[in-house]
Amino acid sequence: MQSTRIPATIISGFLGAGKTTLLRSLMEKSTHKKIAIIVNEFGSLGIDGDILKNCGVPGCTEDNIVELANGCICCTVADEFLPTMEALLDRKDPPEHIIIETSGLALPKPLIKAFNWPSIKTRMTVDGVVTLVDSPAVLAGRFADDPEAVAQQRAADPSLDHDNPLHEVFEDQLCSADLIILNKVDLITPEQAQQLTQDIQKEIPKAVKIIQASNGQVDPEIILGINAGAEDDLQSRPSHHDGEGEDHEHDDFTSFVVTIPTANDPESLVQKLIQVANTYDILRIKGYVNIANKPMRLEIHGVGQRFNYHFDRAWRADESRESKLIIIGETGIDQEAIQSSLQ
Ligand SMILES: Nc1nc2c(ncn2[C@@H]2O[C@H](COP(=O)(O)OP(=O)(O)OP(=O)(O)O)[C@@H](O)[C@H]2O)c(=O)[nH]1
Repeated sequence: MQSTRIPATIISGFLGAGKTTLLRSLMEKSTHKKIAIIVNEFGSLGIDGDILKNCGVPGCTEDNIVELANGCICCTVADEFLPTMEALLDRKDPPEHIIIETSGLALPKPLIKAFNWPSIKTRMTVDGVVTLVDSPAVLAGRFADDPEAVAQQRAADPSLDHDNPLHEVFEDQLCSADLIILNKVDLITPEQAQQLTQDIQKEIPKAVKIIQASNGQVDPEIILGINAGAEDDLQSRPSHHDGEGEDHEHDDFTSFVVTIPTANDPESLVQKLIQVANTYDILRIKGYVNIANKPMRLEIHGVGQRFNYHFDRAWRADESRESKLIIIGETGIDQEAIQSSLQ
């Protein structure tokens, strides 16, 4: 019998891998489907939802985009995720497809498991988990497990916890995938892309298609309609966090918001941000900034030390032109020093 369950696609990938960019491009290209989007972000500013709502694509309306901002989706399943899904399903005119953009730190497996909850199991299915890879960041060794460093730490203090949280999140996201997209291939060579494909194939337990993309430009037909039924296939998706129960914490990572003064120009601000990101090993910076004498607000993205920016829209008369950046890093990052060096 043909399944009448509504398919849901989970978009996973580390901080800044290009999930929102992919989603926007998908929405631009797949006008024929009634798609609802769930956006979950690590941090309290809700920038991804804002970007999508302002992107001008016909399907990206306030109605179709639901933001889940209170913590990582994989930890708030019962309180937030399930009620949101039920509300979508109960709409008079329910969506034909749901796309969930998880936070860059989310582990996909607890979310896939949530689709087995009785309240939605008969009504929805996970069509596919699509994991984006920040190709240049991986090649730069951002997620590498450094066996030498671990051995040295062990020798110095065997009682310490030697996990590499970046590596674990990265591997969990790869191992949950039904499709892997090597994104940002515009920033690497074809040989590097080929090498990366081979390296990733070795890292994952099953054969998964790995494709390449720049700026999330992928045909929606490849991403939507995978028909994986991932919630019935959990055993093939091993996780570093198997056996921890539903309630693991993201205490390896932290986020905070910094309000900075109006900047004179984008270039000098970005130079300063690069320097701060470098000094304090910041994983992700994003936000909106007021530039002196400009009617438009500046949207800024930093992933590691790579920054992009553009003026996204005019400041509205009813909003204060505050410059706010969300900063995400590993726990222990020096918040005070970052705050003061950005003033
Ligand atoms: N050069 C290049 N930049 C890209 C590509 N895809 C995304 N970016 C840029 O990378 C930055 C992060 O992209 P996002 O789409 O916001 O990434 P994300 O995964 O949604 O980020 P988080 O939600 O913070 O985890 C932005 O400045 C994008 O313009 C790509 O293929 N090539």
